[in-house]
Amino acid sequence: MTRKELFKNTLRKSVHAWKLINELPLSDDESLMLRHFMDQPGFLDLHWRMFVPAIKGQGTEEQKQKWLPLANKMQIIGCYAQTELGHGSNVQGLETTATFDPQTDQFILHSPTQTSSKWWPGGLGKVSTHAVIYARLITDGKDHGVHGFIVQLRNMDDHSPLPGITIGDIGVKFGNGAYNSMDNGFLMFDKFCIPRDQMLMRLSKVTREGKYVPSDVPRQLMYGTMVSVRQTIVSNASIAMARAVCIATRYSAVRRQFGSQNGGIETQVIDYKTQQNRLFPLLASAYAFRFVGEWLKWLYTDVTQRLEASDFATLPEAHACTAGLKSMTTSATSDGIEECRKLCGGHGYLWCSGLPELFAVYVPACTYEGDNVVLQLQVARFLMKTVSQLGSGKAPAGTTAYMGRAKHLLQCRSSIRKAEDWLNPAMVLETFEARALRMAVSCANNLSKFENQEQGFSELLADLVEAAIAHCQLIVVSKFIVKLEGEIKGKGVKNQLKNLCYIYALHLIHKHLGDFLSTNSITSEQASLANHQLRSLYTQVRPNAVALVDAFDYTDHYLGSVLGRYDGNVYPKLFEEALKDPLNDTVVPDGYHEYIRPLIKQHLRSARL
Ligand SMILES: CCCCC/C=C\C/C=C\C/C=C\CCC(=O)SCCNC(=O)CCNC(=O)[C@H](O)C(C)(C)COP(=O)(O)OP(=O)(O)OC[C@H]1O[C@@H](n2cnc3c(N)ncnc32)[C@H](O)[C@@H]1OP(=O)(O)O
Ligand SMILES: Cc1cc2nc3c(=O)[nH]c(=O)nc-3n(C[C@H](O)[C@H](O)[C@H](O)COP(=O)(O)OP(=O)(O)OC[C@H]3O[C@@H](n4cnc5c(N)ncnc54)[C@H](O)[C@@H]3O)c2cc1C
Repeated sequence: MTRKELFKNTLRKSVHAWKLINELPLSDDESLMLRHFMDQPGFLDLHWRMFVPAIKGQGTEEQKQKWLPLANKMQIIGCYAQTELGHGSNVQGLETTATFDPQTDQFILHSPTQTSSKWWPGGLGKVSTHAVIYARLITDGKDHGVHGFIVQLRNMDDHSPLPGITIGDIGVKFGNGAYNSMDNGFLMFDKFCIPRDQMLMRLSKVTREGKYVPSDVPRQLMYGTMVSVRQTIVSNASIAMARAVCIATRYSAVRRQFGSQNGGIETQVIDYKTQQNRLFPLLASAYAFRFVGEWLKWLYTDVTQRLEASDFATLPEAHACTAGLKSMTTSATSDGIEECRKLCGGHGYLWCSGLPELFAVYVPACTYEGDNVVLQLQVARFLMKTVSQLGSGKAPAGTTAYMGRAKHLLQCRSSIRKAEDWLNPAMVLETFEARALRMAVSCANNLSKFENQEQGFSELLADLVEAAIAHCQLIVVSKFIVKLEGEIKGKGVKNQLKNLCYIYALHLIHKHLGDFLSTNSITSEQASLANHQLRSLYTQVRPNAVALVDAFDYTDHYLGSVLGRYDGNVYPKLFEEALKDPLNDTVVPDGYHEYIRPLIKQHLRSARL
C-alpha cells in the first residue's frame, strides 16, 4: 500500500474494531486483545493508552466528568503531545508556553521557536481532535515548569485545524509499512487561547486571579501516564519476542543443511549447538519477559492503589522498575528479532518471513516512552540513592531488598562446585545479587571520588548504565524463579519452564561474563561449569522447542510468516509468495525495451566491431 492507503486502511480497521467493541460488546481485556490482533500502530493506541489515562491521572473530578465521557465514547479523539522538535528526553526542557491571561481568564498557548514545535506525537498529524499538551506554565511572568493542558485542535464539523494552530504529519518513518500506519505529527501554536479550566489541575492549580497553587503531591505524578505505558510495553516485549522466536524455531526445525550420511537426510539446523545457543536463550527470554510483565502489572496496580490513598512511598521504585524493565526488555527484543532473522538465513531477509516488518514496527520501542539509555540512567540514580542510604537504618525494600544483605553479598564467594549446582535457585540468585550489588557499590565508590556529584555522574554514565542493567536482569531472573515456586498448571510444564529459567540466567552469565568475573561473583571455573550446564539444558529443551513456541498459540494469520507456518510447509509456500510479486506479473519486465534491450544491443554491436 502507499502511505495514504496504509493510513486510510488503518483508520478503517480502527473504526471497525471500535464498532465490534461496542456491538459485541467486549470487555476492557478483550478490547486490548482486539488491538493485539489488529496488529498495527494507530491513533487508538494513543487515545486509550495515553490521552484518557493522562486525564484520569491529572484531571480534577470536574475535569474527568467533563472530558472522560466524551473520550470514552470517542466523541473526541485525543493524543499525548509532549515531545518537541528540540526536546524529547528532557521533559523539563520543553519550550511551548502556556501563559495565563487574567483579563480573559485564558491560557495563551504559543510555540516561541521552531524547536518548540510539537513533533512525534502519534495520532496528532491527521486524526486527533484534541490533545493533552505539555507546556511551560507562566503566570504573572513566572515560569512554573511543565504542566498538562487539554486542547482542542480541530474543528468538530470539518476537521480543519482551529485558527492559530498549524498541524501536519512528520513524514515517512523506518520500514515499508511498520509504524507508517500512524500519523505521528507536528504542531505549532500561534497565541492560541484555551479556557483556564483546561489546565489539568489535580496536581496544581491556577486560580481566577492567576495565583499558582501547587499541591502537596509529588510533581512526578505528572509523569504517571508514561509509567503506565512503560509497564504495558514490558508485556508487549514478550509478545514480540515470542513471535520472532516462534518463526525462527519452527523454521529451524524445517531447515536442513549438511550432515547427510550415505545419502540420508541432512541435519535439521535446530540440532546445531550454535543455533541452539542463539535461539534458546531468546525462547527463554520470551517466557521470562512474560512473567516479569505479569509481576510489573501487579506492582503498577499496587502503586496506583497506594497513590489513591496518598501513599507515595513506593513511587520511586515503581518508576525505576518500569523505566529499567521497559529499557532492558525492548532492547533485548529488538536485538532478538534481528537475531531470529539471521537464524533463518537468507530466507529470513524475505519480507514474507514476517521478520523484517516485525523488526521495523518494533524497534522504535527502544526510543518511545523514553530512550533506553536515558531510562537506565534513572534506574542508576535510584540505585545510587539506595546504596548511599545503606547503613542509615533505612532498610531497602522491594526489588532492592537484596542490598540490605550488602555485608554478606560484598564478601561472599559462590559455592558452585559442579555443573548441576547451577540448577539451584538460591545459588543462581545469589550470583546475580552479588554481581548487581558489587557493580552498584563500585559505581557509588567511584562517584564519591568526585567533589561534584553531578560531574561524577556524567563521567561515569557508561558504568552506571551497566550497573542498572545488572539490577534489571536480577529482577527478571528472580521473578522467573518466583514463578516456578508458585502453582503452574499442566503436567510436565514446570520442568520445561525450569529449563528455560536456567537457560535465561546462565546465558546472561555467559554474555556478561566480564561483569561476573571482574566483580568476583564467580570464578572462571564456575563460569565454565555454567557453560557446561547450559549445553546440557539446550539438549533437554531441543525435543520440546517446537511445542514451547506452539504454546504461544499464534495463528498463521497473526504470525504472517511463510517460514513460521504451523504445518512447516515452507518451500512450496515460498514459491507461491514469490509468484505473487508484481514483478512476476509479466515474464519480460517493464523497462526491458527502454533500458535492457538498448544496453545489450549496443554491447552486441560493439562486440561485432
Ligand atoms: C500489541 C499492542 C502493542 C501496543 C503498543 C503498546 C503501547 C504503546 C502505546 C503507546 C506508545 C506509543 C508511543 C509512545 C508515546 C511517547 O513516547 S510519549 C513521550 C515519552 N517521553 C518520554 O518518555 C520522555 C523521557 N523523559 C522522562 O521521562 C523524564 O524527563 C526523565 C528522563 C525521567 C527526567 O525527568 P526530570 O523531570 O528531568 O527528572 P529528574 O531526572 O530531575 O528527576 C526528578 C525526580 O523525578 C523522578 N522521576 C522521573 N520520572 C519519574 C516518573 N515517571 N515517575 C516517578 N518519578 C519520576 C526521578 O527519579 C527523580 O527522583 P529523585 O528522587 O529526585 O532522584
Ligand atoms: C515511533 C515513535 C512514536 C512516538 N510517539 C510519541 C507520542 O505519542 N507523544 C510524544 O510526546 N512523543 C512521542 N515520541 C517521542 C519519543 O518519546 C522521544 O523520541 C523519546 O522520548 C526520545 O527522546 P528524543 O527523541 O529527544 O531523544 P534524544 O534525547 O535526543 O536522544 C538522542 C541520543 O542522546 C542520548 N541522550 C539523551 N539524553 C541523554 C543523557 N542525559 N545522558 C546520556 N545520553 C543521553 C540518547 O541515549 C540517544 O542516544 C515518539 C517517538 C517515536 C520514535
